[in-house]
Amino acid sequence: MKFTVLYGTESGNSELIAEDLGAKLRETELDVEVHDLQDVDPADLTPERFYLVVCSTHGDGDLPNTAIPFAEAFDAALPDLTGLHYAMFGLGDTFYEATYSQGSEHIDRRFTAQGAVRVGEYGRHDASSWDLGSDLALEWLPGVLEVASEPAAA
Ligand SMILES: Cc1cc2nc3c(=O)[nH]c(=O)nc-3n(C[C@H](O)[C@H](O)[C@H](O)COP(=O)(O)O)c2cc1C
Repeated sequence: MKFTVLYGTESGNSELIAEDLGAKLRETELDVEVHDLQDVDPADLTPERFYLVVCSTHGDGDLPNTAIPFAEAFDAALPDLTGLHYAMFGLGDTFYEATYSQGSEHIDRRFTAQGAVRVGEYGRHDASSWDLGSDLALEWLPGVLEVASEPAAA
């Protein structure tokens, strides 16, 4: 399987987590890419790859800076994502009670609306917790890989 880890960030936490996920995947997988969402053309998304999306929340439940150009390009292109499978890991802070971790959900809604299928648990990291984001993401990864390798998601 080919993997792409995508991240949307404002202060770098999602990037660190994405790089750690990429490094873990490279221990067993040959084709692993890690990209900032701002460098990704939505038209290039392909069902041939499995995507892991790591995205934080900023403003008032909004997308972080680097995910905004991607979302705008996505809305303009509305790519057909039929057959594409992905997993989602959202970052937020329960201090922002009403908008907790909603940034990633803006990407999630767009992917599912275009026919992509999310697999595995929806991962989340709360900046108000004592947990390290990468620890949680690396605990979350095996469950995702298990579902991703099932024939329906392959
Ligand atoms: C100005 C600001 C606004 C934020 N707004 C929200 C929010 O509305 N909801 C939320 O769950 N987290 C919010 N957060 C928390 C971030 O999502 C959290 O700190 C995350 O780890 C940042 O990840 P990043 O470095 O990848 O951007 C906000 C953080 C900042 C600094």
